[in-house]
Formats: sequence, structure tokens, C-alpha cells
Amino acid sequence: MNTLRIAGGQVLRPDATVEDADVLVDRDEGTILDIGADLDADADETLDAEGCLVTPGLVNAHCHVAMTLLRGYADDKPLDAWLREDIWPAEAALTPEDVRVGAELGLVEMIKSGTTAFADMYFHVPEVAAAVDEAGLRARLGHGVVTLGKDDEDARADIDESLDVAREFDGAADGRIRTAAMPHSLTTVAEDFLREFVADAHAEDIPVHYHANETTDEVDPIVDERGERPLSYAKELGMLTADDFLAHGVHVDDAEIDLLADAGTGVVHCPASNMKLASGMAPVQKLLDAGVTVGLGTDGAASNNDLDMFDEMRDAAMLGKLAADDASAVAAGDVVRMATAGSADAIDLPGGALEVGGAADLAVVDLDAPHLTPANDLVSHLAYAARGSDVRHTVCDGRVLMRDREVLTLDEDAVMARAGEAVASLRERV
Ligand SMILES: CSC[C@H]1O[C@@H](n2cnc3c(O)ncnc32)[C@H](O)[C@@H]1O
Ligand SMILES: [Zn+2]
Repeated sequence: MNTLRIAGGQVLRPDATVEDADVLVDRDEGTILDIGADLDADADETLDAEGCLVTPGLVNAHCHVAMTLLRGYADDKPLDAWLREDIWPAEAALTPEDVRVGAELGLVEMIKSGTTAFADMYFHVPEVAAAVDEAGLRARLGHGVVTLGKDDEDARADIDESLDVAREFDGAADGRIRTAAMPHSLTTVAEDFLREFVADAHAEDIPVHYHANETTDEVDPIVDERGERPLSYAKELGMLTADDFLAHGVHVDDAEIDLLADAGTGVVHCPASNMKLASGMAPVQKLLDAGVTVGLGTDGAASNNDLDMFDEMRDAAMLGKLAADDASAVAAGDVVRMATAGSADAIDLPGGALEVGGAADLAVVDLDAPHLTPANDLVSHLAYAARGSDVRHTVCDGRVLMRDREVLTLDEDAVMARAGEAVASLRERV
């Protein structure tokens, strides 16, 4: 057996307690063999975790990873204008090679900040999948479908591509890649297409992921035209099942929260994107109280503007308190759970907890820093004080992706250089 030991650190357990322990990993199986203070087995490789906290790898449950290329390209606009005036015209010019390098850039950023799994909605998915395979993370990938402004033939081709990609890449990268059918939203895919698309996906046990209830500009027309709330419409279309998960859920009323809880549909909260686009404040404490599975996502780097899940935890806690008008709402333990087990549950990927027999997906956070001193409460530090740059080692599926802050699976400098060239060329074309 080929083993890895993460030695000498403190370990965050699923019950949010922290104990002095080593973690022993079976690298062949990608699972945790043991967690304990006096493990006597020798290991083939050891990662030093002295003065560090070993946490589950963070799970970014909603992202458009290749949008790193559009970071800083268009800021300070609301969602609709931002998409229509800036983002969609630029995306129309992206080549498969652009998406590959944009994805690699995002994956370097994720590995460096302790993220080991993510869900992604974009296009040129084969390029995203190849980047994930090389980088060593886990992902649930899908081709995002927009039928708005397309004729029947083009709309059907987009839907077919989404289903084909979901079939072809499920189980790729030694099983680290899973897939979903991804209609962009309830307003950008026409009803007839949506109904057929969702039924076809579910008939093959393919989960569905979409944006929903993000802005009032999106909710109000549905209410006006249909006389029902968006998630009641989604339920009619068959898009509220326990396998499905939606991004945002900012403007949900109490009846919609009950629908989500009853159905077991996951909600991915994206606080930074919601603040930057002034979309609104999701009622996260209400969702948690109702028993909804809540994960955490960055959304794309053009509306965030980074892929650092530590930032996202802090933003979720701060915004959750404001939304509830209650400083005790969305507490540190809640956001750490959302960024780990909550996200992993929502997107149904392994990971999110450090337990024997579970996936060996973890991040080792270096606590030896002024902003993490004194170590009064390490869960508090993860939520409120730590930064992505505090991550020292990242492990996914038992493989070391970053050791002592050096990314091992991708060439960080080369990726940054290629991304710079891709954007220079994109700017000439757009
Ligand atoms: C068709 S692929 C996915 C599509 O979604 C766009 N996008 C990025 N951020 C958001 C957001 O917050 N709400 C809705 N859509 C978003 C992205 O640019 C791609 O075009
Ligand atoms: Zn999004």
C-alpha cells in the first residue's frame, strides 16, 4: 500500500472539534486510513503539519472557472447589464484554448487556496475537463445552455451539447469528474426547451444545476407573467429534486424555502457575487433553519473577483448577519460547514469531512501568522481571519497537489504567462 502521512498538526473533525492528530492516507484508494495521535505506521511520503490546522478541502459549489480571464474586465454594473453589455460579447470570442488556460489559471488559484472540489457551468467543457484531469481536483462539470435569442435549431444543438457532455465526461479523470445538465436559468431558457431538457436529463439520472432567484429583475417577470414564484415554476418543470442544485437563491420567500427543504434541492450561496452585482442578500439563516442543504460558491472571477473560499466564508458570515439583522446568525461553524460538507452534499461529490474511510481531500492551513494569533478558536479563525494564502499543502484524492506552497500538478508561472497572452489576444478581437 502506498501511504501519505500529514504529521504533527491539529485536525478539524466533522463535529467541529479540533484534535492533535496525524492523518494517514491510502494514496492508491485516495481515502483516509486513520486519524489519531499515535499512529505508528511508516508512510511513503510525509507532509509536515506542525503549527498547522488540517481541514477538509474546501468545496466551491458554483463557479465558472475559466472566467478568470475576465477578472477585472467589467465591474460595477448590475447582473443583467454586466452580462449583456460586457460578459456575453467577450465570451462569444473565447476559443477552446482560451477556456483551457482560463480554467488552468482558476485551478491554480483554487489549489493555492485549499479548494479541492468545485461545480462548474461553462462551455468548451472538454477543455475544462482536461484541465481538471491535469490539475488533480474533483469537479462536477456541465455545459451551460441559453436559448434566449436562438432559433429552434441552435437552441436544440445547445441542449444536445449539454446532454452529450454530461454523458461523455461522467466518471472521467479516474472518477474525479462527475457531470450535470446545466440550463443557465429559468428566464434564459424558454419553457418548452426547459421542460424537455430537464426530463431528458433526469431520465438518465443526470442532475440539473441552474441559476435561480438571483435578482428581482429575474424574479419579477416570472411572477408577473406566470402568477407564481420561480421555484414553484421550477418544481412544475421537475427541477426541484434531491439530485438538483441551484445557485444563488437570493430572493426566495418562505413558501419557496419550504419547497427547497421538502425537495432536498441544494442551494449554493454566492455572497461576494451577490454583493458586487448588488443582487441582494440571501436569507441564509432561514434556509439553514428550514433544513435546506446550503453550500458556498464564488461564482465566476469576474463577479467576485477571486476564487478564494476563505473570503467566501467570511463574506457569507458577514452578509448572513446583515440579512438576518442578527449578529448570532450564520455563525463561524455554519460557514465552515457550508464551505465543506454543505457544498459536497449540494453537488454530491466525495469530500467535505475528515473521517476514516472518507475521501483524502484536505487543506493544511499554516497558523503561524500574526493575523491568526492568538489561537483562541480555530473554527473562528477559518471563518473570519484566515486567507487562501495561509494554505501550505493541498491534497485531493490522496494526491499532493501543492506542497509547501508549490503547486505540483500545473506550472503556475507558465499558466499565468499563457493567460496574459490569451487575454491580450482576446482584447484585440472583442
Ligand atoms: C452559459 S455558461 C454560464 C454563463 O453564466 C454566466 N454567469 C456568470 N455569472 C453569472 C451570474 O451571477 N448569474 C448568471 N449568469 C452568470 C457566465 O458568464 C456564462 O455566460
Ligand atoms: Zn453563476
